Amino acid sequence: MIFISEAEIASLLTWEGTLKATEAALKAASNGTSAKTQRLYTQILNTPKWMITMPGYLEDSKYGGWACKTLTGNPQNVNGPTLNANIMLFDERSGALKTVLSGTEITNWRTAAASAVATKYLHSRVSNPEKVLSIFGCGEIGRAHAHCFYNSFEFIEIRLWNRTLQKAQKLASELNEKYNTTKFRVFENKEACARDADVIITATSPGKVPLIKYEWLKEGVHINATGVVGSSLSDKTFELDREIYKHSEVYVDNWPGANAELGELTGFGANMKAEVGEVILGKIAGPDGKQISVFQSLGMASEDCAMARLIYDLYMKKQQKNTH
Ligand SMILES: NC(=O)C1=CN([C@@H]2O[C@H](COP(=O)(O)OP(=O)(O)OC[C@H]3O[C@@H](n4cnc5c(N)ncnc54)[C@H](O)[C@@H]3O)[C@@H](O)[C@H]2O)C=CC1
Ligand SMILES: O=C([O-])C1=[NH+]CCC1
Repeated sequence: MIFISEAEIASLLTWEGTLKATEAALKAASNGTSAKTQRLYTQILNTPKWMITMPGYLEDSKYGGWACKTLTGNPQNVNGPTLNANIMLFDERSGALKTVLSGTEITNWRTAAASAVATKYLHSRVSNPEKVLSIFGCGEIGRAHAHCFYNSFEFIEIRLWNRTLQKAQKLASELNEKYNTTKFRVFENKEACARDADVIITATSPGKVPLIKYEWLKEGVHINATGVVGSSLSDKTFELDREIYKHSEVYVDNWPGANAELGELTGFGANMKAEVGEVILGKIAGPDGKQISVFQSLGMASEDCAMARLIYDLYMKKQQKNTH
């Protein structure tokens, strides 16, 4: 049995590969070539700590795989990441465990890639270079989005907001330095950060008070809302206020997951429009550019299957090269 560590994975991950694998998983959710599994939440009693078990199967010659991810979350973890993930990849013929992959960076990258794919298909005018991107939440998922969107689109400005200002400042310096740019700008005020933005990403642990208000938003804005687990699983909260859901088209990554985990949104009067894959496949027309669109990202096991297969193949290729 092989173990592929975070360090090894970091050397194999590319945005191009991640975007292709994630798009394949989003498409598969809507054309019947991935298993319609539901994930299981387990909470450590009387704490905000939880574990999610995500079994999945994806049929695809390049990105197909049979895998199960476990992901533990501890919003109070001060000495390490909030999320810790591991992915078990199984042999499709025998059912034997083939590989265990560290899954934290894979989760960060594929979550950002899912938002980028959704943005590409739901916000068609994003190729116009005069666009502003605003990212709320500068933790691991926010950071991955900043890298992914910088490398995938041409924004004139990328705004960063975080509850603790210093974290946003640190990330902005890191990104401006890495890419030798001044595009990354820190905003202290949420409203100023959201106003006039063409694309918004929210990547926080949703609190009791929604982060973003409807009246701050520009016509036709596209929002990728990724923070899905509330402070308590029985008391789910969202990053966007109810008025946003009432006045937008909401897209999801998969209906079985949305039906199980996003029932509250229907209660808010949300127009739950389609899976992103249905738009990719041309089954459903995307937003008309005037409506607000929200990609309410849950994350899918099939995305992890696609990523596990991608990384496993790259790892094996590298090993073979090293032994010759
Ligand atoms: N949709 C998906 O596929 C996935 C979603 N997630 C979700 O993404 C979110 C972010 O995860 P990470 O970046 O790993 O966490 P993190 O702990 O590294 O970062 C979260 C950031 O949000 C800020 N924050 C936390 N609570 C807040 C609140 N109530 N209001 C405003 N800001 C707040 C913190 O200052 C922190 O910088 C979580 O909700 C997580 O469950 C994670 C993985 C996949
Ligand atoms: O898909 C995923 O890995 C997650 N979704 C919410 C927390 C983690």
